[in-house]
Amino acid sequence: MTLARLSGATLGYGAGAVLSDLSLTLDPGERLVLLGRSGVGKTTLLAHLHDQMTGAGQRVALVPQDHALVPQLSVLRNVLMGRLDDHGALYNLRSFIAPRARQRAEVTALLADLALEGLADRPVAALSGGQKQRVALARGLYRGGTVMLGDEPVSAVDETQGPLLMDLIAARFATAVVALHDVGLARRFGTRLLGLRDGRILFDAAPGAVEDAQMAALYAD
Ligand SMILES: Nc1ncnc2c1ncn2[C@@H]1O[C@H](COP(=O)(O)OP(=O)(O)OP(=O)(O)O)[C@@H](O)[C@H]1O
Repeated sequence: MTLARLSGATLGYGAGAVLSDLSLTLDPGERLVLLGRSGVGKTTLLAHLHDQMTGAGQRVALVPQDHALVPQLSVLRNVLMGRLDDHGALYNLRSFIAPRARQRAEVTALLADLALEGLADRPVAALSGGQKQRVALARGLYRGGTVMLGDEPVSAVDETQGPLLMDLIAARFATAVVALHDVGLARRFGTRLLGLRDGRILFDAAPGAVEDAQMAALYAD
């Protein structure tokens, strides 16, 4: 069963096209990495895939580029937001006032996986950039689902942590679509690399089939 399909699609804002004549499918088990220069349309494509899959009833875990965290609230409460839409307003209100022991235990285990142990009760505003990014990732992992959509989900962490976090995503989600700027990480994580340039697909192939020259052409001036 195909999870998402675009067939000659044009994506953009208002009258302006960002990506044109876009055709691709996403199948279960694929780890698709979106590559291309800043502003080429990676976020635009992720947003479209998100709308298409959630519209079809798929459960999608989204890790947006700007993290979309609530700075005044604790790490624990931000992570719990990953499952807000699983419950009614009263349940959520109670969780926010006094998180349940089971919720705290689940989130504490997740935070340990992300090297965030001991930070559950700290306001997000008092975290470093890399810590905030890992909280956004924790919220996505806590949500779970058929597919993870990540917009530069490890851009603010160091180069040792980045691959470990991508391994965690691969272990928890059968399918993922992730925008990355680190080509080495993309080759390591992806089962398929989608290179976007000048509003179109430059390549869409397994990492082993994408030559260094093609990769260089993706970013060349
Ligand atoms: N809400 C919006 N309204 C109008 N134009 C937008 C909007 N969001 C993005 N754009 C434009 O669409 C183009 C693609 O943006 P997008 O964020 O998808 O690129 P990106 O590849 O994700 O970039 P980056 O790597 O810098 O995150 C850019 O020219 C951007 O200015």
